[in-house]
Amino acid sequence: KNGLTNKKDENFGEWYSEVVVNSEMIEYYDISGCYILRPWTMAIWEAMQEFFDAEIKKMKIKNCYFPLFVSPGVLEKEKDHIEGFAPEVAWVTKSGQSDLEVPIAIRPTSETVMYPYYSKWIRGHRDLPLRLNQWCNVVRWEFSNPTPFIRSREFLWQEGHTAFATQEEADAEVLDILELYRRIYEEFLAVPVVKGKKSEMEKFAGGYYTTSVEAFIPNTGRGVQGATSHCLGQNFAKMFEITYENEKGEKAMVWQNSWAYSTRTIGVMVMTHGDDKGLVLPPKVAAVQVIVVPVPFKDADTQGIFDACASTVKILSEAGIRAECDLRDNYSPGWKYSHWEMKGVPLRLEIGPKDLANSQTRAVRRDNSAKKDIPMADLVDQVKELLDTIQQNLFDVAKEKRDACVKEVRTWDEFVEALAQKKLILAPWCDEEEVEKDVKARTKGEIGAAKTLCSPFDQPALEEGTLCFASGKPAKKWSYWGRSY
Ligand SMILES: O=C(C[C@H]1NCCC[C@H]1O)Cn1cnc2c(c1=O)CCCC2
Ligand SMILES: [Mg+2]
Repeated sequence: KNGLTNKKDENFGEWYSEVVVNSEMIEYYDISGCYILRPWTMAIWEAMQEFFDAEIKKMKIKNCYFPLFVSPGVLEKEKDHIEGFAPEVAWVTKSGQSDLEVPIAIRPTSETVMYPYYSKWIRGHRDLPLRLNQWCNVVRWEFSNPTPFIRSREFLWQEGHTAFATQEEADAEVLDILELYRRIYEEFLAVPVVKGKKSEMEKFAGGYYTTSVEAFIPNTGRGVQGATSHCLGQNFAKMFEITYENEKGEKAMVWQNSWAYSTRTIGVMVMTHGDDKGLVLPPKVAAVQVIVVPVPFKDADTQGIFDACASTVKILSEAGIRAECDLRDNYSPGWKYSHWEMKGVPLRLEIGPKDLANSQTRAVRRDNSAKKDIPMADLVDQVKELLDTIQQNLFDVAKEKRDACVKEVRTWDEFVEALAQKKLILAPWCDEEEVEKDVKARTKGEIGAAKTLCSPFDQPALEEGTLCFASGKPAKKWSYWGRSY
């Protein structure tokens, strides 16, 4: 397997496509915008799912599964959220040779699938809170350039749909889930994100407010919405008549949330940590954390070396470390090094005659190529420590790179310059939608317009008299702006 033909800092798009294929995460499919998720990807998805599923179960949220198909009546029920998206909805119109009486939509999201049944199930206050989640796929027939993991016509996600008696409970859960999304990115994928609130224009139109974790890709200078946690208010309760009899015997509408993260998370991780040798996996989500490679030398005790590799894997596996050895005799050590580097395995252990004689192994880190001889006597502790160090270092390096892209601006000229420099722009804004639309119009172009990414919960000080960078009106809040995926 030769190296990549594209360099990350030269042609990022081609580099990314090569990495996801050469690392055996993705196989391209004969339908545009659809991708095969190979085991190397599914292991990452499952590692995140194991964490998130356990956390929502602690919150007494239950998993369910609703049908893939949506009858047209309900889909169109939610006017203002569907009209903008209608072109993205895929429809089943035939079975075999015959046309269906009524075409059936494939779920692009499940609010309209689930909420008629929420209305049926929620009668009295004892039925609340109702908190369900489903792990499933959704289909959105998007037309802008498809990108593995980041923008595909079918993707995997979890979608949580909860109903409460009070706004306070809903507000609290929105933030609880958002914190889980921050942990998914920062603790598992080692990707720094910003927590914030979406603008009125960028929020989910059917909702009340939207919070999100926002990532940023320095190479392209684009923000990417990492995951979203919406408060839907009582909008859907009104539409779907999701009411209950409260303690005073009155009919009251429920307060709802919906929240999701998807396989897009994986694409963000690849873009953040990958390098010119290929994928770089954070140990927490790596299918294989340690690869042990034998380095036989002529006929010097080859069997002993192979046995040492196998026993090293056994010892590490018994300690809960995901270790494999590559004993294939038809590939050279050098070939194996670049193969497993391409696949992003965080740590390699080499065992040659000298290592065998000194009962040690040569450890090589994937993140910074640092080498270190580890005595076999201390194998498990030192490998665990190395994996933790790699996990932390990947996050620290990514955070430093992201922070270096942040540019605080106060005037339009500074904004335009920062945008051209692919910065993540932090600017004081009057919070008026017309101004947001105007910024989009004034920055429209081949590579897309600038938009608000989020207004960070962690607001810098807004000195008295600070003016909006775009309108000159009194600024109300700081917001992150930039181009996005
Ligand atoms: O899906 C959501 C809101 C919400 N859905 C459930 C999980 C959380 C959150 O994503 C917004 N949305 C995005 N995209 C589309 C739709 C849509 O409602 C509906 C039609 C097709 C495309
Ligand atoms: Mg969309």
